[in-house]
Amino acid sequence: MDSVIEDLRVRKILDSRGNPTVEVDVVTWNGFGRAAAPSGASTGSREVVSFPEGGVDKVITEIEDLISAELIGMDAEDLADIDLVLKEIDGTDNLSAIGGNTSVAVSMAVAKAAAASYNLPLYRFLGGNLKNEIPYPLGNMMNGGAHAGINAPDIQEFLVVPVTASNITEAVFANSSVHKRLKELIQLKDSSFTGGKGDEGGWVPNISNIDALEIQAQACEEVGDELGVEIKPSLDIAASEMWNQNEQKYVYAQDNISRDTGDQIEFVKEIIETYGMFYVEDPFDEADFEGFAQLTAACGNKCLICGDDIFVTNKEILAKGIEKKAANAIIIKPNQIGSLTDTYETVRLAKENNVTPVVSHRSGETTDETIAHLAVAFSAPLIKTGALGGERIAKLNELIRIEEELSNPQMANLFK
Ligand SMILES: C=C(OP(=O)(O)O)C(=O)O
Ligand SMILES: [Mg+2]
Repeated sequence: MDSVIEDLRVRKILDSRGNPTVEVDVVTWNGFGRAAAPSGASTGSREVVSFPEGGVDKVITEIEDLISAELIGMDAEDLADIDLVLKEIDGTDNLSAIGGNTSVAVSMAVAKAAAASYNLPLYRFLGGNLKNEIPYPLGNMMNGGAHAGINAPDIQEFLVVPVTASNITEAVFANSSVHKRLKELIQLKDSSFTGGKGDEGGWVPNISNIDALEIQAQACEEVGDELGVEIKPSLDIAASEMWNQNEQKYVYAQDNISRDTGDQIEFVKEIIETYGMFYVEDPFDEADFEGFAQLTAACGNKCLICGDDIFVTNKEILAKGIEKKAANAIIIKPNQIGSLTDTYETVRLAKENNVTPVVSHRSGETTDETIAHLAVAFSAPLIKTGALGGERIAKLNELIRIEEELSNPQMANLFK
């Protein structure tokens, strides 16, 4: 009774790139939940479709009524049933009729309303009372590729993880210190640097990929020594964005270099070794399971090789990746798959197979903080949320609040 859905509203709001997205309110007899969907720029081709033809306006004018007609009267606690009803309303296999973003925002708002109906925070409603692990933040320091303008490095994300931080506050402030130090280091390399930032709040320098890797490592070391925390460099190469299908090469435009798959394997291996990379995401094109598998075989014992565009949070595609030993980590983005139930299924499969789940924001975000709760509920050891910017700190600051609420909080075990 407490969690029976009484009302559901969808509205058009701004995302961090100034594009429209959906925010959903769900009212139950004794609770309220609100959630908004993010959007990607370097999307995987097998993600569900974000919005139907007609975009957010069609969702507001037509689809909202279809969804509320079905969901009002259902119990928000029955998340799996509700996610199934959303799929039935849609009727396609890629959520293109109602939009994966519509579906995921409804799914998350329903979960939040169910949690609120019992006066529980979302992480506890989904994960249970004994959850006490806080994920480490993978903080975005410099942006390139599809998240930046011209002349930026081709590697999309230069990230850091404070792997020995003893709590989330220490961790997020370590990341922000590296971010500040990098601004100084970029200025030394590029006197024309104006302090411009990319979509995820990282700096956008006009320097080569190697120079960016060098100063990333330098900033980690200097700030780590000052703070007494080991800070490790990490990357999202987002290689699908660089892959030229005709030439069968990865094009590094900033460096004027093209690499075939063999060169790319050697290049990434060398980067992992030279800089002690903790984590490398999407080192190959989304179709190249073999390249992924070769790199994981060579470096998976010392580095997380993570699949984003290749797996798109999809359980079936992850199963193929597991069979081929393509990666030892997976990015978890709920809007790639369109519902919390499907997101959870993918996380479960990953964990059963020792593939580390990394809960992640998108490059186009809102101040919605849901993924902070999901990372705790799913016991994901890492969360990729950016380091700065209102829509990024919404998640980080929520983790600080969650840690404060837990009776025996611990940072996740990164080295399981
Ligand atoms: C966050 C990412 O970018 P986008 O949201 O543009 O896919 C990513 O590639 O990991
Ligand atoms: Mg990625």
